[in-house]
Amino acid sequence: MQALRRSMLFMPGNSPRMLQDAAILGADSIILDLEDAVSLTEKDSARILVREAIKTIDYSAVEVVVRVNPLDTEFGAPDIEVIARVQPHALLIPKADEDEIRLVDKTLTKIEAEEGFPAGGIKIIALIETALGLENVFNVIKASPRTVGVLLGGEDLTADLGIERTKEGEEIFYARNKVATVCRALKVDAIDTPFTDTNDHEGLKKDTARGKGLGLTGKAAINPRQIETIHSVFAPTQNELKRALRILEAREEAEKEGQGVFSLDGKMVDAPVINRAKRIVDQGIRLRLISGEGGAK
Ligand SMILES: CC(C)(COP(=O)(O)OP(=O)(O)OC[C@H]1O[C@@H](n2cnc3c(N)ncnc32)[C@H](O)[C@@H]1OP(=O)(O)O)[C@@H](O)C(=O)NCCC(=O)NCCSC(=O)C[C@@](O)(CC(=O)O)C(=O)O
Ligand SMILES: [Mg+2]
Repeated sequence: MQALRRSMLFMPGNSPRMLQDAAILGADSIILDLEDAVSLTEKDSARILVREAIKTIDYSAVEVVVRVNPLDTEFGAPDIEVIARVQPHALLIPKADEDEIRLVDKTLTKIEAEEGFPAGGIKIIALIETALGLENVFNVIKASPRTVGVLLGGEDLTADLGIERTKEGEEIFYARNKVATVCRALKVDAIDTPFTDTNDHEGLKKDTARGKGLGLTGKAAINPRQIETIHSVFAPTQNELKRALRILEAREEAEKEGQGVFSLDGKMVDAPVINRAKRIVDQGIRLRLISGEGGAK
């Protein structure tokens, strides 16, 4: 089954304490960071620490993703060389562009062959955080069949655009829209940028809902206190589930009578409405909010 990525929790790769507890914090994925959260003087030691953590800590409850440094720095290639050999689930590639993703794919293919790992097993998530990367996001994803998702980086993107980042996020409306649409077209996950005020839970809730409303499928977090809020926004509500189940029930009746379109509570129900209801019910089953038989829990 496809990995669930409602929340992806970043943590600095040079923090043994955070790495130790990472599996029990409730995030769907953890991102062990070797890039911006690690200072230049700690890059080499953080790489070793992350390698040892993956080798020795039981992370079986979560997806383990490592954010490596960009390949145009002296740290990028050694990061991939060392980390891929302990088989993380995925690498997160910062400031991703098409050529870089192709090169990462090639390097992973070589390492997997040398280590006897399944070919294509280590996935790629592209961090889209430059104007060029955003405009080219379709080709960035297509550059490797390993790419399972895109993470939008709002801080770096707005810096690249020379504009201010605000809590309301109007300035990244286009970026969220574009990432959500392209990811949906190519059937990969679209992960929203982190909300950086760790004490503003209302703000986080609104920001997460804004992304979800545009079609993003998950959100990055920077603090464990953000995870529950993110999950609550991405879970369908009881009302949404009840309505979706009623639509599917009514559809069965309508089908018996040969009706492709029908009315429920005064609202038209046709194929796209039924498909949306199916998606909500599937999600409810996956999150164990309803049973496989469709009954509300
Ligand atoms: C923000 C803060 C300093 C707050 O510290 P505080 O001390 O106030 O946190 P508290 O809540 O008090 O901690 C309570 C307990 O939870 C533990 N705990 C905290 N955070 C934890 C965590 N993340 N993972 C596991 N454990 C954690 C902590 O150790 C403590 O444990 P204990 O002492 O045992 O009770 C801290 O969270 C933190 O460092 N976050 C990660 C920051 C980071 O990785 N940034 C880089 C990635 S983003 C990025 O790069 C985006 C982008 O790419 C995109 C773009 O472009 O937009 C870019 O470029 O920007
Ligand atoms: Mg960044």
